[in-house]
Amino acid sequence: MKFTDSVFKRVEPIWESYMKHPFIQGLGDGTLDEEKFKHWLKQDYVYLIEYARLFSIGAAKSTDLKMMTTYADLANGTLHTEMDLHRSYAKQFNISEEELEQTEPAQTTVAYTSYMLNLAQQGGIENVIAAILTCTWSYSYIGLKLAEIEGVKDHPLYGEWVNMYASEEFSTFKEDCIQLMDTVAEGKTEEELNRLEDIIVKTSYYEYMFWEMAENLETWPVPVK
Ligand SMILES: Cc1ncc(C[n+]2csc(CCO)c2C)c(N)n1
Repeated sequence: MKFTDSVFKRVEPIWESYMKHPFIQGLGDGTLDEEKFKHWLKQDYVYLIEYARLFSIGAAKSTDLKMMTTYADLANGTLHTEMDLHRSYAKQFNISEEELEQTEPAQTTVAYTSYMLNLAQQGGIENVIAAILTCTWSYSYIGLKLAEIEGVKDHPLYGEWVNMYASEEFSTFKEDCIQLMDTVAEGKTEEELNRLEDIIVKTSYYEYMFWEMAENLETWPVPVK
């Protein structure tokens, strides 16, 4: 069995819980509060900046040219395709690009990105791909499941979101990441594979917490000037 197949079995209950989460349910039935969506949008924008950095670390730590090209393409895809979606939504909400970029990261955003960046900086390429995998794969999982709901893609606000994450382009990103993971998992000891699996479980929990952060409009506990 491929490493990612056995990992999927382990994280599936966490990923199923995303589909029951009020934020995702709201995206699916079109009732999601716009303020919650805007909060996700701004937090996700700053999250994606760090994410592009992760792909770039992946490119720097790559062990062959093909691998380096894939990471560089994924960094490019994040900075353009995915962040363009965010910039286009921001425009609809009259949020400027500067405001988007200057978003103060909430505690969950800081915790999640710091966790991934710390792992990526510490180890070899296997740490980088293990940290990245859940994000790309779980959004594709959510997008494809939401796309099964009739009429979802026609929603005036959230249709574009579903279209993007259910698109072929994003399925290709996901497949590339799964392949990168399985390639580096080959020949690793069981202990090492358990350690990598734990990273994928933890990032799956962080993804849940990110939806919670958006749903609850989370910021830091005591406001200061
Ligand atoms: C919290 C959070 N997790 C995952 C993604 C999705 N995502 C991040 S990078 C990438 C691949 C190429 O851009 C994808 C699909 C997101 N936007 N926000």
